[in-house]
Amino acid sequence: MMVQSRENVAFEAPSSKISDYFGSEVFGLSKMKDALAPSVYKKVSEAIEKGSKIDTSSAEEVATAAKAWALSKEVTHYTHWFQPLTGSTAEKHDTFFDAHAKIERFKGSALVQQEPDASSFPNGGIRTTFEARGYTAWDPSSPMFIFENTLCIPTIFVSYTGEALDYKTPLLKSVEAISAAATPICQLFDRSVKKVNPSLGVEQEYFVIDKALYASRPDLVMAGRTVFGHNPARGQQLDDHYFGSIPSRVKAFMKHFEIEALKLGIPVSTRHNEVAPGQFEVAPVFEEINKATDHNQLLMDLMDKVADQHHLKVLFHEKPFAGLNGSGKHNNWSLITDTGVNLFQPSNSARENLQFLTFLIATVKAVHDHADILRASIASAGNDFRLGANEAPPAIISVFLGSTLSTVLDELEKNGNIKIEKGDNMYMKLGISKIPEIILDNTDRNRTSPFAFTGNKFEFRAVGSSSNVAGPMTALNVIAADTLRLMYKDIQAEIEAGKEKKIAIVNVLRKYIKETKKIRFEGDGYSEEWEKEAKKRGLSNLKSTPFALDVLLAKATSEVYERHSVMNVTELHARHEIRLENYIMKVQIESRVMGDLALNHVIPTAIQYQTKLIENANGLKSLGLDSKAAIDTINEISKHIEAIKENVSAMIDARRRLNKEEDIAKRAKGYSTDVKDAFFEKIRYSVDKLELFVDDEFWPLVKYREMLFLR
Ligand SMILES: NC(=O)CC[C@H](N)C(=O)O
Repeated sequence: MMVQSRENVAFEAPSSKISDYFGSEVFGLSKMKDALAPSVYKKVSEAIEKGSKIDTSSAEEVATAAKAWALSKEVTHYTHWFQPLTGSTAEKHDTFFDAHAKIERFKGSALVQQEPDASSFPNGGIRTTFEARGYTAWDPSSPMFIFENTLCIPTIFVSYTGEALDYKTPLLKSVEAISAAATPICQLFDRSVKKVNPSLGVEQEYFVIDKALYASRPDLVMAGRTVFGHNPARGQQLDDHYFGSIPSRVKAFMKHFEIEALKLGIPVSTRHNEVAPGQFEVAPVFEEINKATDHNQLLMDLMDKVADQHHLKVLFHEKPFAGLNGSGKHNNWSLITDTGVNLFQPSNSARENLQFLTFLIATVKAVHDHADILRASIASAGNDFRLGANEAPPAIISVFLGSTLSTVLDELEKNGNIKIEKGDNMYMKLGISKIPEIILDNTDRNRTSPFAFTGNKFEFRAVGSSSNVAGPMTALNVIAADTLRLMYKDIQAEIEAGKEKKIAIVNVLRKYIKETKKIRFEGDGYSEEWEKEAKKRGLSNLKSTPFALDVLLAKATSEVYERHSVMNVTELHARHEIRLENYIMKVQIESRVMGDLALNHVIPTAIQYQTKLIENANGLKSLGLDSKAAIDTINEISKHIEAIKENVSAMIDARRRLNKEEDIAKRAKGYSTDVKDAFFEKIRYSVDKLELFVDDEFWPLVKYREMLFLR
């Protein structure tokens, strides 16, 4: 086959040493330092660090310097680069060239603010037609970069009345919120802490298939996943792909996009095969959460473009192939003080370990108290297919701590009553001094958990591979902030009641450990027993997006977001609506693709083949031979054709009925239960059966085995 004989595409690294070109396409602090007057640089770098505003004249200087740098690299255009609620990034390019003055220009005002014609971005009813303007505003905390010959300026995107229309605005606010809530607690241990920054490293999973094969599957093109396709004889049963040797075309592609990523300052560091054939992973080292988020969005875009040069297509969908492992984005999240302490890093100092436990237990409590907010943050039509299927975390939110830490928590709970006398070593008595210094090696990994402690950070594994991580990370930051604030109050109350500080902290930790037990789970998250057990514990198991999103409308939810000025009710409701709309659209598209493929491709092919069989049966009969086998197959085929016709027609009726439903939440739920649940599996079952009956030469769709095994 032509596809199998494709040559690797040649490309060259700028140097064999990454340090020679890392960040070469980024206008970061070091380039600013070279280009700006020292006084201006000082102002700008301070503003970046503090997240404060940059004054007009400094912005002017930065714009001039950025322009000079960009022109020196043969760049002609600039764009505000932002993350609207479509899920991808948006840009509108303007030239530096001023046709009247006949010179290249870049004003500070153009750097700082723009008004893209925003009326076609999703806004969930926030922007009415008479006030359809939105504007983008420079976010200096994420550096400018050159991508495809354009100077890209990371910005936020807000409505004229100030509501967020993007992913970044709430994320930045949540970063402020968690710092504000975590700092006072840090100060109980170390007065010099002034700020706490969340950090993030995103492991990105994806599939790669040949571009031509991709183009031949209308379902992949339209819906991002295959709606039909029988499992290949060899799937992932052999476990031979995971960490195996990377197919050479894919390796060439990986090396290529990694070079481009490194030039953009994206610190990619790991590549390997994933569980399913055709599935892979790329992971960078951690960065500040804001940068890591931008970098992940940029990386996806970049991968898509580089893949094209290699005649490949990257699939970021959470479940492109039924019956095989899905793809996630594992979000490694941590909190780091401005004094350089990772708050999730156990140490050999007992005092620091108390601080470590304080933040660890606060996170457990945050997940316990707000599991539904976290669940909602990862809900999408694509992720619904992945969660709980073929080695992906279930839709039930729980926390995995590992046996070492579980024992520590159990002991702390148990020993808490021990009387601590003056002169006692409290840490010893409570068993805290025993936390092994390097817990990293002691933490058993649990791939089945949606939210796992992994030695010095938490890994939020339930996030879907195509999602913008800003959504889940905002949710995580805000629920953690809320719990930390509550925790500080609880500790203060103990102190006011006369308890010594350390004892006050321990008392609160013990209370939280007791309260949050049901969210902790160390077992197999894939198992049926866990579903049953979770139900007994009263944990939610929301399998479908429109149901999982209900919590965004709850008063308790908006109170959390408002308490920390991350989003107001209007913004939350808008997001609820946008995500429901998106869900409906996705299921509708899939349902249509399914109907079209089944009626226009599959059934005609099946009939064509069946006609051959009929000829064959007649031939056999005329020779006086046994035609039973042929007739049986003819009957089987008829049965499946009938079933497909019936189900497709009933599915179309269900869509028609639901499209009249005015209440968007009801419509979305209907699409989930009455369209997706009611028909997708049934139709697929018959089509996949037909795939087995019909002569391979006739079958209209490229098969799984042809797509998944690249050389
Ligand atoms: N090896 C793994 O970690 C598999 C994870 C799985 N791909 C997921 O969906 O999250």
